[in-house]
Amino acid sequence: MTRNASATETIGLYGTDASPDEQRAAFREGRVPVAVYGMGKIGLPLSLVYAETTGAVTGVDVDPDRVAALTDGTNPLDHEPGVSSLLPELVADDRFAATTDGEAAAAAARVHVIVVPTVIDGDSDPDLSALEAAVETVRSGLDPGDTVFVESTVPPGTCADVVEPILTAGDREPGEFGLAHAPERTASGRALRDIRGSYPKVVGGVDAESGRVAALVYGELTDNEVVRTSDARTAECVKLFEGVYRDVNIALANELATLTGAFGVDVIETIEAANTQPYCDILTPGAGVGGHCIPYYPYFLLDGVTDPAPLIRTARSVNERMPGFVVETLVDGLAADRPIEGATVALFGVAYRAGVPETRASPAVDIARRLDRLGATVLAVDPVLDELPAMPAERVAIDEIPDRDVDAAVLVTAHDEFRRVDWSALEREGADGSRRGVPVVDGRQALDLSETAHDVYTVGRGWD
Ligand SMILES: NC(=O)C1=CN([C@@H]2O[C@H](COP(=O)(O)OP(=O)(O)OC[C@H]3O[C@@H](n4cnc5c(N)ncnc54)[C@H](O)[C@@H]3O)[C@@H](O)[C@H]2O)C=CC1
Ligand SMILES: CC(=O)N[C@@H]1[C@@H](OP(=O)(O)OP(=O)(O)OC[C@H]2O[C@@H](n3ccc(=O)[nH]c3=O)[C@H](O)[C@@H]2O)O[C@H](C(=O)O)[C@@H](O)[C@@H]1O
Repeated sequence: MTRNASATETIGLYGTDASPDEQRAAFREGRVPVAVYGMGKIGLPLSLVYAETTGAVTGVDVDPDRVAALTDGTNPLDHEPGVSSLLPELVADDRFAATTDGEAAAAAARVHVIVVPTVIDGDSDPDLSALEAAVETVRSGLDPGDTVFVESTVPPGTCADVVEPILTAGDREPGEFGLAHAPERTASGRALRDIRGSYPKVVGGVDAESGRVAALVYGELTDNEVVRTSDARTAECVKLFEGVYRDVNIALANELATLTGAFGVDVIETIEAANTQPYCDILTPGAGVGGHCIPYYPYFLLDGVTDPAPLIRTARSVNERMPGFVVETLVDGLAADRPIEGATVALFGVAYRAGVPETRASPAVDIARRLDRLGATVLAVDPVLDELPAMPAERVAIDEIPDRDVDAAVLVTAHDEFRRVDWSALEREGADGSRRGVPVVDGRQALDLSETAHDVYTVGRGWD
């Protein structure tokens, strides 16, 4: 138990007689110990912000290696700014501790925050098994007056219809404890800054008292305002609307990009100019929409919805088609020279987003599989990943690429490290001694190969 939590008697905030000021003081003084379940890309930074505020946080994870690193004060999230310096300070000050013993942490905590992965299965149905497991752990130590915050993104109705029934399957009754959705709106790479208050925090309780406690607690954590929705279901939909807005908007950009030739314009230049009108905000086309957030949320939102919802479903299929579009473009670019079968293709970037070591739903994996099915050999380069996910590709370091005989290349993720790729080394010598390039598809408008002999197709710009 952290120093603040063990110092004094603890109090629960749900249904308390204490005044709001007394509750805030108790929270800040560590008399409302907090357990955060899930020490991942979002749970760890969130727990550190809780620990800065309360000094009484236990981080729970099922991964013993992760917990050992955290106990040591070592940041397992290399790419999250600020965590490497804040974590050891908070561990040394005994304001934050990590454990695999979720039941002990649940027994000691009065506020329980769940930030475990919520994904989709092979049929695109929500898979809430990690959430359900974490809720069972919370149930083992849930006392009257405790409050549970679900920060994981979830389908509408999850707090009331999935989480509450698990929490009340033991000794507790509804109304004895608080339960609210507090969706996490930050993203990897700017988590600490965003959690401390880049934009308002949305909270919604399964009952009015839960919403009140959520607003009070998050009011202490954020420098920004707290938007309290009328119930948990609304807060669940807020987060999903944000994600679906992004998916639909990117789908529009992607569709416009695939029509570059038909329009006869540079679609990127056109979008940038269109966006100078304040009511136009078209996002950026690319090789695909990855990660375990945006591609999953349309399926969460439409889970159980029998209405057609054609826009949301079409947007998803437009975005899911982009890896196929990239591969077809590459095959066309190669056609004058050689067939794709037997060709060697360098694939730059496997992570779904620059600088983030996450590969779930990454378009790079789909692109590699399509190339493999066409008989190509794929050389995958990704400096931010410790290992490749399951995909038909040979892993190659950036500096090894010039030594490989590459017939074509595709950039899926614009990692900063790719600035040091020596593209001229991928040129070949023609029969007449001239330098000849290879086709390169730039899926992120990140390359300037104008000084090389390569033929470059930029998504949204076409062949150059
Ligand atoms: N990564 C992002 O940019 C954002 C993620 N979210 C949401 O936050 C949630 C978590 O996402 P990430 O932090 O990215 O996931 P992550 O995959 O980085 O980390 C999840 C952690 O939870 C642990 N875990 C799994 N089951 C557990 C259990 N039963 N008890 C305790 N720990 C357990 C895992 O070992 C892992 O360390 C998801 O619902 C996601 O949709 C929301 C906003 C942004
Ligand atoms: C506006 C914003 O930055 N949204 C965040 C988003 O985080 P995420 O890490 O998924 O990043 P993202 O920028 O939406 O990118 C998702 C995918 O979409 C692609 N992408 C993104 C923007 C764009 O204009 N075009 C595009 O093709 C990216 O390359 C990536 O493959 O999703 C998170 C989530 O909803 O969980 C959310 O909390 C974050 O705020």
